[in-house]
Amino acid sequence: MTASTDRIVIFDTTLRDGEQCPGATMTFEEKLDVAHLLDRMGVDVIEAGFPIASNGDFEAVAEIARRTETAIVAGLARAIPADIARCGEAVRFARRPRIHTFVSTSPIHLAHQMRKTEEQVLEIISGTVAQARNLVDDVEWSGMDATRTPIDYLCRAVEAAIRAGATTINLPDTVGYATPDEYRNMFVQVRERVPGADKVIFSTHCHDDLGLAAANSLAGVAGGARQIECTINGIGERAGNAALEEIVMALKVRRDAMPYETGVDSTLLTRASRLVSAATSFPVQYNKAIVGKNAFAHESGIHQDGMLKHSETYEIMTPASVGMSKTSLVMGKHSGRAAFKDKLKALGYELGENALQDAFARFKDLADRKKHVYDEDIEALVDNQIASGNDRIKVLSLTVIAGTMGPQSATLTLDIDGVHTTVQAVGNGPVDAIFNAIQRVVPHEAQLALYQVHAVTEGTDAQAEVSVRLEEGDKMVTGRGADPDTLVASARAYVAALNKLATKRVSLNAQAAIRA
Ligand SMILES: CC(=O)SCCNC(=O)CCNC(=O)[C@H](O)C(C)(C)COP(=O)(O)OP(=O)(O)OC[C@H]1O[C@@H](n2cnc3c(N)ncnc32)[C@H](O)[C@@H]1OP(=O)(O)O
Ligand SMILES: CC(C)C(=O)C(=O)O
Repeated sequence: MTASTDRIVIFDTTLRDGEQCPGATMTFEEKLDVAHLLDRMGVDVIEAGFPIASNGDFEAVAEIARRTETAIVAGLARAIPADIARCGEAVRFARRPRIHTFVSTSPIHLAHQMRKTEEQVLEIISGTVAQARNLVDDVEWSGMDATRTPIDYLCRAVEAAIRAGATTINLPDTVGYATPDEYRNMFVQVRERVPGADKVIFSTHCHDDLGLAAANSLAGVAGGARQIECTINGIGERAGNAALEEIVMALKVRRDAMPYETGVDSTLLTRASRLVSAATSFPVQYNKAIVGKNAFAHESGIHQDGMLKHSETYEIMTPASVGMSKTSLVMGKHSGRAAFKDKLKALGYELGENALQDAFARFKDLADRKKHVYDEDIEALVDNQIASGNDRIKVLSLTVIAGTMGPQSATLTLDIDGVHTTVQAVGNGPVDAIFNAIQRVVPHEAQLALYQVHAVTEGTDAQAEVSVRLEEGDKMVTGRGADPDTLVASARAYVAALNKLATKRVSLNAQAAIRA
């Protein structure tokens, strides 16, 4: 494969390095689904697995090789003849097969992992790369732990691989140790010093142990690499690999600073992220760049206000460009009036200025007490306010003592036509105590016909919506109250029913007076 100077080859290793992280194992079918989407997305190389690892891995690589239409299908192999032969057997079904063989180059790996001398490893490189080249035309060689390898030896190893026929040279930051400057320099030096370096494509493969995987990959490109190895959602060994979605979008959004392009259709990134998350059962962190739930969500008032005025104030790319449905303005304690007004409009409410201020104050109060304020919470809050606009009786405060040591008692202050009255009452349970307190301040004959509680939304901090039905003679009314505190919602619902009853009584008396 050749690459033009501004085209970056995207090599996806979700199915190989991605699957290596504990717990990320995917089934045969899941691997086929992921590979299919990667191919559709325009990923250039799919590393489908490590065929010698197991029969399952071999079958998956072989089947992906058979089915993939456009991408190159690669399999991984150690620098061992049996590995390379098995890998060749699996990828031979591909339209465009690649064998990716690797061996350690750093002193610590040579001494402890391989237990071989530098010279022995050079010989192994020559032999195994040549073996792979006899099986396929496209051979990638990786120097495992390249970033902890002295540059002179690394150059000798790369030279041996190129001489033996490698077409892509990958210099991995296997343990996520390099800094961007070091990583870029390594590519510059190897490309300058190794004969034949201009005939091959250099590749990055970065791990995220220090959170530098994406930055290092792009630094590698600045040093002359034209292939980036990465995974969907950044999954991979230990802290993971460079995330494909971050690389693709960094190159797309900052083309002005990095004049390179990829062939990936970025509108499929969110879909790929969700597919891999479902297949591996690894949730995507909320604040994950590009594909996280919060990547296009704004809660703070200043940002929401800016977003409503012009989306580029706080977003450097559109949600559509990564396949997300839309920006979300999340209502919470940091939201301001602009977003609240916009939300009310979206929910179909048009409030006057005073009612709006009132609703906003109640919303802030609710948001202070509740972690997530959902649309349903806002609807309940505004409906409550509209319903209680002309109420004669209002709940001002409520304190309840409840628990195993009865009797439960309620101290309640009501505002009745502007007069504040406080009473205390006990009851058989906190709700009974509240209703008794209301009965003492507002004596009435109405009977409680229904008391019902349901949660407006999910979670232990959900708003409770309470319905209270009162019957007085042939009159029947239902009052509703909503609050994260079920007892406050109960008091509000009872008082709302009394207000409705009072309104009914007045209108019935008026009708009777008219008839008389
Ligand atoms: C940085 C990376 O991501 S490398 C890829 C890592 N991925 C995996 O290891 C996943 C798949 N691995 C496996 O299924 C198994 O480890 C296998 C099938 C590859 C090997 O299994 P085993 O033969 O039981 O060996 P084991 O895993 O215990 O040890 C690894 C052996 O490979 C050798 N080895 C490691 N890397 C290489 C290499 N690139 N080339 C040659 N030999 C290597 C080790 O030195 C060790 O050899 P030793 O047993 O002679 O000391
Ligand atoms: C096999 C190589 C490319 C690897 O995964 C690494 O060095 O991290």
